[in-house]
Amino acid sequence: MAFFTHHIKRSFSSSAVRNVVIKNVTIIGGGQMGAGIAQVAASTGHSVTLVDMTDDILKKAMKGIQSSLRRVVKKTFSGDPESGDDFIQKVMQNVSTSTEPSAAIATSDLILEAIVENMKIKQDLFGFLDKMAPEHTIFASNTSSLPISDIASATSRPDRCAGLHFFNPVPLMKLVEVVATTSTSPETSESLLNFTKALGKTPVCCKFLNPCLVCPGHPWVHRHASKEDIDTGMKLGAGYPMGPFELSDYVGLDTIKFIMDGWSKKEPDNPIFAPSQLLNKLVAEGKLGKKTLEGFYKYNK
Ligand SMILES: CC(=O)CC(=O)SCCNC(=O)CCNC(=O)[C@H](O)C(C)(C)COP(=O)(O)OP(=O)(O)OC[C@H]1O[C@@H](n2cnc3c(N)ncnc32)[C@H](O)[C@@H]1OP(=O)(O)O
Ligand SMILES: NC(=O)C1=CN([C@@H]2O[C@H](COP(=O)(O)OP(=O)(O)OC[C@H]3O[C@@H](n4cnc5c(N)ncnc54)[C@H](O)[C@@H]3O)[C@@H](O)[C@H]2O)C=CC1
Repeated sequence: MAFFTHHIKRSFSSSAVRNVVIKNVTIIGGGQMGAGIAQVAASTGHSVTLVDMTDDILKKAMKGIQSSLRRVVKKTFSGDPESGDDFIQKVMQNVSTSTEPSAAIATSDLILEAIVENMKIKQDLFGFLDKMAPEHTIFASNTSSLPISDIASATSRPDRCAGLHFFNPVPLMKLVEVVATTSTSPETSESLLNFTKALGKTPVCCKFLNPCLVCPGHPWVHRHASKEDIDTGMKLGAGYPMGPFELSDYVGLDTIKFIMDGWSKKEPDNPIFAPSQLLNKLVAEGKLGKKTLEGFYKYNK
């Protein structure tokens, strides 16, 4: 990506920084999570720059934000469609996009990454951004499963790094996990808690991310029932809004595989994290769930 080669060198001390009121936000990664977070931040009056590798990806992200906003205003402005349209227009004006984010980074209070679930790529990104961002800028990761302290170790500002874990779909899910490491300063945690509340979300503080998904592609799961019956059972019998197969397709099977592989590496003897041949096969075939219109299930456009 172009901006990786475009270093602006600055040297900053890593002295403690006081509370940051987060107004300007750069979100790296305009996939389903990055676009959702951008939408919510822009809807609550923040100035957002959404960054990804190509203009085409960013165009798709903006289209997704607009159609999600339409679904939101149908409820919040029901009976007053004109005000709904005004709201959408204002929100869209709060979001700009870029494949070359140096300028946005230079004025960011918060940089939040929502890129691929891969430690090396996230570390490279944070190491790169660390050289460009102002001293007060907080770095946050939306990682589902990777240790924040390892990602933060690529920077000179571990006190200003934390996890900010949103749930999918971001516009609807109320919960955000604010993940502090042993190096995260109380000021950073507080700034992120305040930011999360300003988004209209409910934050919970945690030291580690909660493993929230167990792969449903396991042979032992299939031995007991079909995927359709398991999904129906979990919805009607356990009150889940989606069954585990539907939810995995919704999250993205590539992301689920990244998470599972990470846990399996950490706990190789734990049978829950043993590799799933079915999951691996689907990912190898490019069947990544809803986003590719096929995963455990098939979807219409
Ligand atoms: C992997 C990780 O690290 C962490 C994670 O995120 S794990 C995943 C966590 N997420 C979940 O568990 C989601 C579970 N699923 C659900 O809550 C629900 O199925 C769902 C909200 C996604 C969809 O609800 P549904 O009733 O099945 O479908 P649907 O009728 O399409 O949507 C319900 C409403 O939400 C709205 N909606 C759905 N997605 C939306 C979006 N992206 N933006 C705006 N509105 C949306 C719809 O417009 C619809 O509104 P109305 O009630 O006015 O019609
Ligand atoms: N999908 C989900 O339900 C959830 C995912 N997450 C986490 O959020 C992160 C993103 O997940 P998704 O949005 O689902 O992924 P996604 O695949 O939809 O989007 C990722 C985006 O990042 C871009 N990208 C990759 N490397 C990049 C780089 N170096 N610089 C700029 N952009 C880059 C890709 O082009 C893509 O558009 C992952 O860490 C994932 O674990 C967290 C909560 C829920």
